[in-house]
Amino acid sequence: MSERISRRKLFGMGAAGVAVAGAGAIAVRGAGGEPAPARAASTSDPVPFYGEHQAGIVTPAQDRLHFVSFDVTTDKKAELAELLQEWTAAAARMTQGQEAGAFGAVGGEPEAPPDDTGEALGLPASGLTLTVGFGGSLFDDRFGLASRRPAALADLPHLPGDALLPEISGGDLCVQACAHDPQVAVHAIRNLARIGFGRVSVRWSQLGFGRTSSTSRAQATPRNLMGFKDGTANLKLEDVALLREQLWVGPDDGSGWMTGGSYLVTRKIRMLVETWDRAPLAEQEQIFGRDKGEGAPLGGKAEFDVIDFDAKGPDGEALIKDDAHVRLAHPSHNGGARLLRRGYNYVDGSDGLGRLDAGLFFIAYQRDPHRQFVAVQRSLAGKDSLNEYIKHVSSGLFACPPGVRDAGDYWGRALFS
Ligand SMILES: C=CC1=C(C)c2cc3[nH]c(cc4nc(cc5[nH]c(cc1n2)c(C)c5CCC(=O)O)C(CCC(=O)O)=C4C)c(C)c3C=C
Ligand SMILES: [Fe+2]
Repeated sequence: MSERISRRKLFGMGAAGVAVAGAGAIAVRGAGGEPAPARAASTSDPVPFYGEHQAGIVTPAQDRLHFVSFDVTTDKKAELAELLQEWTAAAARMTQGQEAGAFGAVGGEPEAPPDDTGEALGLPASGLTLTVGFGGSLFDDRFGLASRRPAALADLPHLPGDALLPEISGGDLCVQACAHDPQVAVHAIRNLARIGFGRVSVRWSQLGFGRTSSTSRAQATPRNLMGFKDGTANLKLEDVALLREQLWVGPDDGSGWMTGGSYLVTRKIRMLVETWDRAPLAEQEQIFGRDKGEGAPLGGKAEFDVIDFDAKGPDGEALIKDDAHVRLAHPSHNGGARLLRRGYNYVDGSDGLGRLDAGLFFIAYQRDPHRQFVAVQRSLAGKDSLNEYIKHVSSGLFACPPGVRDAGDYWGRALFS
């Protein structure tokens, strides 16, 4: 075989195996001596792939998303487990800025299809994370997994206002690809789909630009397409004790194979942006209960001021109304439930009626979606004044297993072995 250039060689990393923590990646320690998730040092650096938890959950939210849901088309459990092993190996490489396979886009036999599609040649790792989840439908009778379905993965109930489209909801498996470069995220998903040919087929996918949450205090809070800062009161990677309580599945939670994992809820929420853009500023601020400039709670001054739900205006009326989004979504209203949100803005063109097909691809991780997401969404669904301007069109619930420990491990090993 002739000597060809590979993405790995372009980066001068040599022919040795996958670099676990790429050059420039830093690992930080959290409070209480517990190792906190490692972070990429810059937007082009790699995020470590191996660890106790999957990367892409508390990892500081990258700017771009390609999310995909797959249906499994094989009915052989061994083939499914094999696919997860192949995906893990490819993910370990791609997240470190390497090509999906050892030969790469141009280093293999001319007669064979390349084991990398090539569009990321010359691009750095760009903070790529790949996070895998298993949908409830994977636990039907095809693979003998029914008895291993966690109670927390019970289907989400129908909620008032849902206008869900089945063809862009659910799925057996999902992969969330986040990166600072959209081409790197798309390349990763495309290669996983290519590797899965004959065993999985894409059910639906979603591109996102512009994160709508911060998952670290080191990040500035971004804005959603309604123009408001979004992610201020999010769970953050520095909240180590809260993460243990609210995010990570514990050993006593009922499904041992999920220990160290987390449950992912996705909702594609269309915004009626043309209607929103005609709403007065004061009304927009009342809807969220925060001001549009600073993101401060109404009655406060700065973004991170504690919300005072009793604050009154000069007329003696509550500044944060009973139907304000932050009042209804607040943990004090929902039995203490919190979420780690890491959603993205999306625009899927326009809808043929001159309206933007735009909104929020909401992503939230949690320890128990029924106690957390469902509780919050039930509060919002009936009363939130934001509902006049949004429509939930797609929904997904996935069990994201713990992290891959080392090169001998793979996504979901504890479930399949
Ligand atoms: C079921 C969970 C939630 C859905 C669905 C949801 C939709 C949604 N949210 C915004 C914009 C904002 N949300 C904000 C705060 C906030 N939202 C949720 C949950 C859901 N939001 C929570 C738990 C919180 C935090 C509440 C708190 O503890 O104070 C904010 C304020 C800034 C912030 O804290 O992030 C904004 C803005 C949109 C546009 C939307 C659907 C399209
Ligand atoms: Fe919200």
